[in-house]
Amino acid sequence: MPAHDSPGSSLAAVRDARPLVHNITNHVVMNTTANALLALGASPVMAHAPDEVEELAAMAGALVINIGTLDQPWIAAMRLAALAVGRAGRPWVLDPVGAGATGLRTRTALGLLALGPSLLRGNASEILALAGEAGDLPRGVDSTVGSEAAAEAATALARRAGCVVAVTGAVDLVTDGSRALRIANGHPMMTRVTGTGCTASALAGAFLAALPDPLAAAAHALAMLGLAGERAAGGEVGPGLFQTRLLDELYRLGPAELDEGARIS
Ligand SMILES: Nc1ncnc2c1ncn2[C@@H]1O[C@H](COP(=O)(O)OP(=O)(O)O)[C@@H](O)[C@H]1O
Ligand SMILES: Cc1ncsc1CCOP(=O)(O)O
Ligand SMILES: [Mg+2]
Repeated sequence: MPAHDSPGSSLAAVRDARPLVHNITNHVVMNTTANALLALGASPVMAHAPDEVEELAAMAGALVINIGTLDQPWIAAMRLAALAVGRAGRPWVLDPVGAGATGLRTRTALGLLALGPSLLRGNASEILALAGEAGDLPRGVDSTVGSEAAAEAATALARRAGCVVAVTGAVDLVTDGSRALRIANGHPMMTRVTGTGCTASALAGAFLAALPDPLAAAAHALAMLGLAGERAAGGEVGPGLFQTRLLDELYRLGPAELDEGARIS
């Protein structure tokens, strides 16, 4: 795979590859996530039956595991899928929804993290909880602190887990433990509809499937979603319309506009 050093060229690579992205995700966002991947130009499949996840994980360009609505059969399926995608040498993303809020979520996320995802993407409270920091626990699935509060924890966790860690918020932070990128795209309206974090993780899966560098892939996916959010929130818009317009902007945004609008430092 060639290197893609601009977000626009990464977006073009994703659309060229139209990667199959296997999602084991939560009941709340399944439809939203599938539509976001389709709007971007990727091909989603949602599947969590333990009997089929290994087959799917082995054929997909990337796997996204999201622990938003957990129970024991799903946890078993998540572990099987993570191991299968690892054997196939493909990238996978872990979204630790609500880690820190309950013991089940924290234990499950830490167990999956030990299986070696390419990217861990969460909000600041989730990343702090997984790094073992006390305090600032999530309110359910929402962060109680800004992303900068988890910057040191993210770096330490990236080193310890050997993966890229992305902390989202008003400014997103992406680190592999030595390099760090900040993405200043986005809009507060993104916190007023459910599933934007889950969408961030799923889009990152599509970018990881098409690109060789997980740090750049994650940063470019987050710039894409953030810029789409800014454009979707333009004018008088409430959460209902925003959700629909976000899909339209993920579809409309082209490589040149992404290069122009991305604020990555
Ligand atoms: N206050 C904000 N201003 C602008 N963008 C935001 C803000 N909060 C979150 N975002 C964006 O919303 C998306 C989801 O992030 P976040 O809300 O942190 O995830 P989660 O839904 O998992 O808690 C990311 O693209 C992030 O950049
Ligand atoms: C509200 C909720 N409850 C369990 S999963 C979920 C969706 C969380 O989505 P996001 O992390 O993208 O806000
Ligand atoms: Mg989330």
